[in-house]
Amino acid sequence: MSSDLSPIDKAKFISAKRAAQFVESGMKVGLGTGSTAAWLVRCLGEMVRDDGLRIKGVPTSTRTAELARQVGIEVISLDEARWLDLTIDGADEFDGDLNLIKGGGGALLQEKIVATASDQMIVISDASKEVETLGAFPLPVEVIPFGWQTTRALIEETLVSMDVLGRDTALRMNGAVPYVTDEGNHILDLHLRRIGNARQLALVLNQMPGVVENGLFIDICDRVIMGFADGRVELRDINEGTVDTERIDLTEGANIFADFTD
Ligand SMILES: O=C(CO)[C@H](O)[C@H](O)COP(=O)(O)O
Repeated sequence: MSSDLSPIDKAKFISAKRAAQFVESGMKVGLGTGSTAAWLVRCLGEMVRDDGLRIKGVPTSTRTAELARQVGIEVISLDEARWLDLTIDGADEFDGDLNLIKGGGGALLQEKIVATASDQMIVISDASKEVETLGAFPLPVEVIPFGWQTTRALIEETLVSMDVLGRDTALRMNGAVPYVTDEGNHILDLHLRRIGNARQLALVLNQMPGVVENGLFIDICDRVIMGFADGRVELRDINEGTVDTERIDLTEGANIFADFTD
């Protein structure tokens, strides 16, 4: 069954499967958004159904909430949870310090709020997300619809004095209309190519009145679990300074693959 999956989906599944082993009964778990996080939700759903895992999940988007309910995970709001044991989410890029670009799926605001409210954040990914310097992936910035063009002009002006290579910005579209986030905002994608000082850029962007949040996750991620299509998985822990390699049996996903229609 697993041979029907693309190598990239296998790699995503492997990382999600290994990350799910960090989840224990009684935990409140932040559930990320995107195709890799969806594998995690399916893996956790299977553990709830087959192994008696008892968790409360806080989803980071309406999409994830829907999937979590579908697979049998109890869903609660962040306000009900207040504080989480662990958040597991995907990323668009991560660097050697485990700083991230997130928001390719448009859920960066809830993702950052949930990850920040967690004892630990684990990022799950395939190898394509690893970079030396952040910025090849366009940086998503969530902005208030009111005056978004003015906010965009302000951002473009500010980028001139920042340590970045590119300066193009684009309003994210959903067909012919601007993309609207779960919080009713728009997203500007900043094509920066190389972000020299991600920490400073994150602070500067968030000082602008029309900016709600940016997709730079600095010092938030504790561990990256990177999957490979052949079953290898690499675990990097920034606090311990360790890198471990393991192997996951792909046949363990047979039930999940059978249900996979995405
Ligand atoms: O930040 C995100 C959503 O806002 C996603 O985690 C990110 O875009 C990665 O997605 P995928 O796992 O589909 O590659």
